[in-house]
Amino acid sequence: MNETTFVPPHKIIGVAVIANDQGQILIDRRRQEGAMGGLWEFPGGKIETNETVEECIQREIKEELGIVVEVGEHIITIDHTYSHIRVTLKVHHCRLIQGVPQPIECDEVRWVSVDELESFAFPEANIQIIAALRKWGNGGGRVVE
Ligand SMILES: Nc1nc2c([nH]c(=O)n2[C@H]2C[C@H](O)[C@@H](COP(=O)(O)OP(=O)(O)OP(=O)(O)O)O2)c(=O)[nH]1
Ligand SMILES: [Mg+2]
Repeated sequence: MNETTFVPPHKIIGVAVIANDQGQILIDRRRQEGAMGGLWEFPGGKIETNETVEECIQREIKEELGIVVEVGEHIITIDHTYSHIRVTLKVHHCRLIQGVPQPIECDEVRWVSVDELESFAFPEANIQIIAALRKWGNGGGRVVE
């Protein structure tokens, strides 16, 4: 019998950690249908051809939530292989510039503190993002160690 090895497609994802003036972070719940349905995530999506990560994040955030953000400092890049897809998550700190987040392409949006993140179900790759955020403090900036 012929066995074939499945190599999952590799996608680069722009991911936004959007903070508000209270130091809370915006998370959204992925639609029930589709990959990783019902899990919470930081908003973002796949980088298109000839797009910078900053452009990708701004576009995705406008499409998914209807808000304008300023893309700031790079927080962390995570490489993770799921059964169906390999992702490189390029995570940036962002600031809300304009608008109120709407669940346009997701089921729900919420502002939460960094401490509250642990009570939500995220995809596996997010464990490392959340650990990095704890070092940053509650969205307010880098903690001096
Ligand atoms: N946006 C986002 N994606 C994440 C996170 N953690 C994580 O493993 N992922 C994975 C899930 C998906 O496989 C991939 C993001 O792709 P996506 O399906 O949301 O892409 P997209 O917004 O461009 O949506 P689509 O047009 O392809 O439907 O990255 C996260 O915190 N935020
Ligand atoms: Mg998305």
